[in-house]
Parts: sequence; C-alpha cells; structure tokens
Amino acid sequence: MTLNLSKKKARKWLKVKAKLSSNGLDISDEPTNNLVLANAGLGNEVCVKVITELCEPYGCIDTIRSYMDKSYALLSYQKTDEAMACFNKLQSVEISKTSDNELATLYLYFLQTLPPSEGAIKKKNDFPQGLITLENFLSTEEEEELIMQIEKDLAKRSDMHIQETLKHRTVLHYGYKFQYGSNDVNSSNPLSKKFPSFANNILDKIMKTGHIPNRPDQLTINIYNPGDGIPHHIDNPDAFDTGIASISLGSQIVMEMKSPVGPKANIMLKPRTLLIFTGDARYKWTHGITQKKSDLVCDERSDQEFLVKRERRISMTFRKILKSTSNHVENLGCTIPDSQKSAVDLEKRFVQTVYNEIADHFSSTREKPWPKVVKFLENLNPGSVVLDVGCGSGRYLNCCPGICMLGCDSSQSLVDICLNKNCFAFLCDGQNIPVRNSTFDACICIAVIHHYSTSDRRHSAILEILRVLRKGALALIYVWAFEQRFNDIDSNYLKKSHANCNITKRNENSCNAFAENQSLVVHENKTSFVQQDLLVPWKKKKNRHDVTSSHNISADSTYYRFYHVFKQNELQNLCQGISGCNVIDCYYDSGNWAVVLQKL
Ligand SMILES: O=C(O)CCC(=O)C(=O)O
Ligand SMILES: [Fe+2]
Repeated sequence: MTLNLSKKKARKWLKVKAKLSSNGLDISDEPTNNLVLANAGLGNEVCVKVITELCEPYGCIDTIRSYMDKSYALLSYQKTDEAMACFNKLQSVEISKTSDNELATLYLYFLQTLPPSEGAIKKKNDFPQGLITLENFLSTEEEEELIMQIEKDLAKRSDMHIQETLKHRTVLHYGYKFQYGSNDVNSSNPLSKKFPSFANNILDKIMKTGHIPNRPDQLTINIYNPGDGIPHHIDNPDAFDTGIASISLGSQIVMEMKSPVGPKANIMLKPRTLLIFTGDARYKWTHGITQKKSDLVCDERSDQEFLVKRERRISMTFRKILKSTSNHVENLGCTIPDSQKSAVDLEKRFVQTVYNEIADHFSSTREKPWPKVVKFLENLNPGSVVLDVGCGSGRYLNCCPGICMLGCDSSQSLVDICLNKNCFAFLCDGQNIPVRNSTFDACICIAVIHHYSTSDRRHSAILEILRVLRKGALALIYVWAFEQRFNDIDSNYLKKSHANCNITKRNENSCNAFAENQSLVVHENKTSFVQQDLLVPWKKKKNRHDVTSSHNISADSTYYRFYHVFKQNELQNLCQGISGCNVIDCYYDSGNWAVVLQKL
C-alpha cells in the first residue's frame, strides 16, 4: 500500500490515523473491503449523498454509516479491490460541506471490521413524556414583531434587561438574572423593571394554553448564530417551577433530548413553535443544542434524511422562579450565626466539608504563591520556624528554602495534599492549635480568617496565632476585601468576569440593602460584594466527554463556602483591639486586606 501524498498531507494522514485508532477504530495496514472516510461524516457536515456519489464509481457499496456526532463515515464495498481503488483515487480530495463554500479534505483508511451499528443514525425517535410541542403557535406577523423588539433590545442598553455574551450564544435576561455560575437566580435581587410589553403579551397567550400552572416571572432570551448551541442540562428544579415554556423564532433547529436511562430524541423545532417542558421532559430528560451549522432532518413522507443549514435563531424561555427554594440560603436553614454552636455548625458545613470535597480542584487553582507573602517569608531570618495557619494545599510550605515551615489546616484532604508534597502539615482547628505557647518565629495566615462566621471567632483566631508566636515575632494575615475596586482599579477577581452585563459591577454601597436581613445570600462570582457575610459558590467541573454525543456534558457540582469579606480598616481595627500586639503594617493587595502584627 503506497500513499501518493505530499509530505505535509502524509503527515496529516498519519495524525488522523492515530486519532481514529485512539477512538477505537480497528485501522488496518493491509487492504480490506472496509474504509474509514475521515472528515466525511455528518458530524463534519458532509451529506451521505455526497459520499455516495463520490464512492459509487469504484464499486458496489454494501454499507455506508455516518453519524451526527462523528466527523468520519464508514463504508464497505463488496470487494477489497473496489475499496483499494477508492482508497487510491479519493485520498486527500476536497469535498464540499453543507455550510457555505466550505470544503473538507478526505483521508481514507482501511478498516479491519465495521464496528457494531449501535449509535449510527436511528430512524426511531423516542419522545419524552411531558414534552408538549405546539407548532405554529405564533403567526409570522407575531414572530416578525417579536424578533424586531428583541433585536432592538440587543442593540440598546436598558435597565430592563441584562445582556451577556456567552461563549456559544448571546443571552438577555428579564425579571431576574439567571446566574450561570450557580445555575440559579437570586430571588432577593429582581431586576428593577418587570417584563417589557412584548414579552407580557406573548406570555398572556402562553398562559391561555393551560399547560403552565403559575405565571412565569423570569425570561431568558437566547440568540444563536449558526454554529452556536447550549450544553445539555435540566433547568434547575430547585430554582424553577414546572411548566417551562420556550418559543422558537427565526431559524429551525434540532434540540436533542436524552433520558437518563438511554433513549434519545431529536426534536425538530420549527420557527413559531411553542415547547413546554413538564413531567419527565422537565425533570428527567436533559435538553441541549449541539454547536453546528446544520441539522440532519428526516422528511417524513420520503423517509429521506438531509442536512438543513441553520440561520440565526432566537428562543424565549419563560420560567417561574421558586422563591421558597431559591439560593437565599435562609431556605437551607442558613442564617448569619447567633451563637457559638451555630457558628461552628455553619463553618463545618460551609468551610471544612467543602474544602474536603473540592481539595484537589482547589489545589490545582492555588499553586502560585502571592509575591508579597513570599517577600514577607524571605525577609525572615534564615532558619526561622514558621507556621502557616490554614495552609490549604501548601503553596507557601516550600517556597522559601532558608526557613523551616509547618502548615496546619482544618481540612484533612488539604493536609493530605501537603503531606503528598513532602511538606510538614497537620490537621487542626485554627481556634485551637495543638502547639505550646511562644513556639514560632513567625506565622502566616492567608485567606483564612474570613472563613470564621462571627467577629468573636475572627478575634479568637488572631489571639490563637499570637499565642503560638514567640515575643517579638511577626504574623502576616490576609483576608478577602469587600472592596474589590480600590483606587479606581478592579481586582483580578472582578477583571476575570467574562460577562458583558449592562449592570456588571454592582454599586458597593448597595450592601445596605441587606443590612437588616440576617439571611445569607449566595454571592454571584466575579461581581462586587453586596453583603459582608455571604456564601461564595465554587463550581467543580466534572467534564466528561460523552462518546455518543458531539459535545461535553458538564455535570457540574456547586459548593458554597462561607466568607466574611472585610471592609477597609476592619482587620486593622480588630487587631488594634487586641492587647499584646502591635499592628506594624497594613495594606491592600489585589482584592485583599493585609496586616503585619508583632507580638509584644
Ligand atoms: O433555545 C432553546 O430553545 C432552549 C433554551 C434553554 O434550554 C434554556 O434557556 O434553558
Ligand atoms: Fe433549558
């Protein structure tokens, strides 16, 4: 078998071969009657009709298999000679894709045996119980009017909605902002205005169908350009009521639905269709739209399948938020603690347990030591014995060779990570460090004190650090700052916000809105703080690539960590109120307040 290809293409051919083999295809170096046609699958937007016409001249085709979620197609001739002729003639030819003027380069390989046909396009379409589709729910005039109004809102900035540019679509939120970080809405924070009249009118019409029990108060409009999509998900059952209604405008699109026990359904959403999710379709099946520029559509009369190009599509999803189980953690029985016992319970649930759960992921994001902390350590006398209180995954434990560092933390999983790095570390409660008085030449305590949920406990945590320090020794303490914008500069935490929101960073003075409310709210990541005591979501991604699908299903878990974010001077005042130490420095460092204390 010889390949007549340029050096560059031969290299590419080999690369693709390796990829196909790693995907489990049994590629053969000897000719067989089976071929893999790389880049010629439905997943690469190449029609079965195109490959049939290309391959027919070389012999009698037995089988063609193409898959919506794979970029290759498989083809069997009756004879090996026929496959060889095709292999030689079509190697590296350009074939046309369905999308405008796009070409794909075909690479061919022999295949030992065709894999079992499971997963190839199945005509049979399972249909989820509880899914209601009402075609032609809108007239074309109503559709045009809605598109016009939505495009107007997209072009203008208004306090009625929030606009976000996500990776694979643009969204507008009305009523309440849907928070992608926590997969939730903050029911205590509605947008200032209710729905615009175009949304209310259409909602009136939806309510008349009788399929939605409670009138929705949250609307998310998704704008998809060709190639955009939405990952598989179930709309958060804790945040939204049953009876979610979604109207399709503009282009047709295929929505995929998957049951947890296997069956899948491809729902062809024609423009002007109203889709209502109830029952299993609402609570058991996931729905999503694959990022593609075309969809495979079956013509029911001829039973023929063909690819249809996508155009710009807009959907309006109306949901009723569940106030009783919203992310106001009051509803999880969680308020700002009023006793030592409730504080300990809260920290156990929203600090220790969470760090145990997220330890590995946390550790992978906390490798780089902060320069000013390193500088503090480097300025200590060589040979100093230093305790890192709340050492986490130990990023400071071996960053400074001239000193001897020990770490302690209240999370066993984090301590284990330190031990695996051959660092000294032990498990303990920061309120009760099992070390004699006056032991250490210095202490650091970085991003720890803000996890104590009462000012008494923050105070006693500092006393405990001072207790284990020898006279004259220094402690460096960092806490998260309420002020994430300081001296007109946004902290990195705010800068990391990708969302292009109209109301991006909330006014820091708005924290008073919560002053009398003792319940804890979930903070929206990458935004300014609105309250000093809050729960900050930590999203642990479990991204697994689903082999039967062309996109990642992200089974994310959200964990909540308690924080008390410190206002300017608060840490300093707390320390100055402690006799037996001097505050010798205090400063702001990238979204944190820091103090240097000296034990007297
Ligand atoms: O675009 C659609 O039809 C679906 C949107 C959706 O699933 C959602 O916003 O949760
Ligand atoms: Fe959804």
